[in-house]
Amino acid sequence: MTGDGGTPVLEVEDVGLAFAGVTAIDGVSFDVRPAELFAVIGPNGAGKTSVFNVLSGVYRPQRGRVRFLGEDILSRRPHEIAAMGLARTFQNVELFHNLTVLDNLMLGRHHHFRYGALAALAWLGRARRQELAARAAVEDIIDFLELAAWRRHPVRLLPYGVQKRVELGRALAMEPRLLLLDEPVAGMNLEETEDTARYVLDIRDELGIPIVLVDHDMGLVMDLADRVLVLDFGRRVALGTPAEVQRDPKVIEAYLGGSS
Ligand SMILES: Nc1ncnc2c1ncn2[C@@H]1O[C@H](COP(=O)(O)OP(=O)(O)OP(=O)(O)O)[C@@H](O)[C@H]1O
Repeated sequence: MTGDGGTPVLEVEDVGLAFAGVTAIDGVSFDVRPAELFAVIGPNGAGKTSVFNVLSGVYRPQRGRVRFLGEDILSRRPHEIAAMGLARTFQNVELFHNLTVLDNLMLGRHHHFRYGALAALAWLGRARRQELAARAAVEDIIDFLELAAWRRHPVRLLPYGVQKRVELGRALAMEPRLLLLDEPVAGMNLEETEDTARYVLDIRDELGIPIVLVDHDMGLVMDLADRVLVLDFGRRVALGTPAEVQRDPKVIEAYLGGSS
């Protein structure tokens, strides 16, 4: 069991977010501990993506506080939060599809995505000359995620499951202090799902990186997570170990009565 003690990496306190009268998050609190695999689940529209967008600085909530490594991040822009060590993957693959696996991971070491593809490519030219150390770190990630066979291949030619793994690698290349995974197995077949689950556990256990994973699939989350936050209609329905959450009548009600 990991994530038992220590100062929380992430502290979320009474966060509230609404869009033109629609409540997306309604007074949600939780924390994430060192080397913990923390899952956020809930039926469709429960507020999971909104929580992610608050954590990564895309949405600014009207109420509450979020601290990452002890620092308030609510007033920070997304790229500043990323630079502090909070890396995320997306529900859809977001990579430079014409670049190789290696180049996508090299780009992950820097936070130039906000400038667009041209600036990123210019940076890549400089990186080739200047950053041999970056290259060594990226090669380690390629080994860790078993991507060696594809390292020189353009991402667009890779199977979907491998593309998702490259995206994971790009997030790791940022040397994150916390990793946010948005539906990491969405659209995957069984084999790809099992592979991904194994890599996610390895990231926690071997690299010691805490993870917040969002998904609506109870099965996967219950197998992987140390603790689970269940949301419904933007509210916290339950928070606890998978076993605690699974037998909570409020959770069963949210799933059976929900739209999922
Ligand atoms: N940008 C937005 N503008 C308006 N309403 C939004 C916006 N983002 C989310 N919402 C609303 O907030 C609520 C929570 O949505 P959110 O996408 O966070 O849920 P979710 O749990 O991620 O759902 P899903 O599993 O379907 O992705 C919903 O009612 C949604 O319509």
